[in-house]
Amino acid sequence: MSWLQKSWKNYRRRLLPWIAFNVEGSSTRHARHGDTLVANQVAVNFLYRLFDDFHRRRNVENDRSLRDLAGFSVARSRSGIVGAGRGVFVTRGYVREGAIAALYPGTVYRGSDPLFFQSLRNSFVLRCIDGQCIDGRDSGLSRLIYRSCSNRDRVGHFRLSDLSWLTERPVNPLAVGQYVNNEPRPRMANVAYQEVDIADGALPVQLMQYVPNVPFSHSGEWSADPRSLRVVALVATRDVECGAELFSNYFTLLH
Ligand SMILES: C[S@@+](CC[C@H](N)C(=O)[O-])C[C@H]1O[C@@H](n2cnc3c(N)ncnc32)[C@H](O)[C@@H]1O
Repeated sequence: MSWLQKSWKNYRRRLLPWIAFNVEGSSTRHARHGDTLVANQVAVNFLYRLFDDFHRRRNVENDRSLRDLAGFSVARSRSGIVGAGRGVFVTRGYVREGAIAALYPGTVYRGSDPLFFQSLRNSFVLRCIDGQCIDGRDSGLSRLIYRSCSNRDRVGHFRLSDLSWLTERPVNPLAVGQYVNNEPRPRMANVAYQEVDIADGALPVQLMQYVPNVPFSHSGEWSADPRSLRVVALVATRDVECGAELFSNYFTLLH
């Protein structure tokens, strides 16, 4: 019985049906228009500059690029929450309020794209308020699907998405946001999820290889510009010092 309770608690922490069925529940907070912590264009410009630096340095010192541009490093390590597995920590410098502290990698499902089987026992499915979902699990069926979609989308010899977040050493050091844990107590969250839409052509093709997201399909129901790609950033809601663990609130729906 206790394992059943434990699995339910784990399951409900993030999985799509919990959000879907409890959307009016008191523990779920809706973001509103104007809630964005950083303007879409500012976020895209930051990613552009960061990815351009990765590219110019030929991926030799991507962590250094992040430190030079944003003043911090982040990495996964055992969470401070007992029994919660791993979390994400600031390992150098500090994250300024309003900075993108991490990205939520994974396959982007829009509208009617099929997600049922991938979502079973999967606590890494993040649902945006417009119904798009990102599956950030780096194992099992989710992993196979991400790899296959990523291998599908290429322009010449350029990939249009990053595969390396599926490993322990992501080329893009920000691509660890799926490991951020839910705040253990109220008001402990120091990052919030924010949708960022990368319009078609906003990043040059040679920089798309650093984007840790790929659309599941190029057809189906679209909620926004059909050519833009949804990325979810974890934006610092206050300054986060070196050594601190990043915490979000899983029950806040994204806008
Ligand atoms: C998206 S994953 C986060 C990464 C996870 N810590 C790991 O190492 O795989 C969500 C899972 O992390 C755990 N978790 C997250 N926040 C938690 C919390 N505040 N207390 C206990 N477990 C938590 C739960 O097992 C949950 O299903």
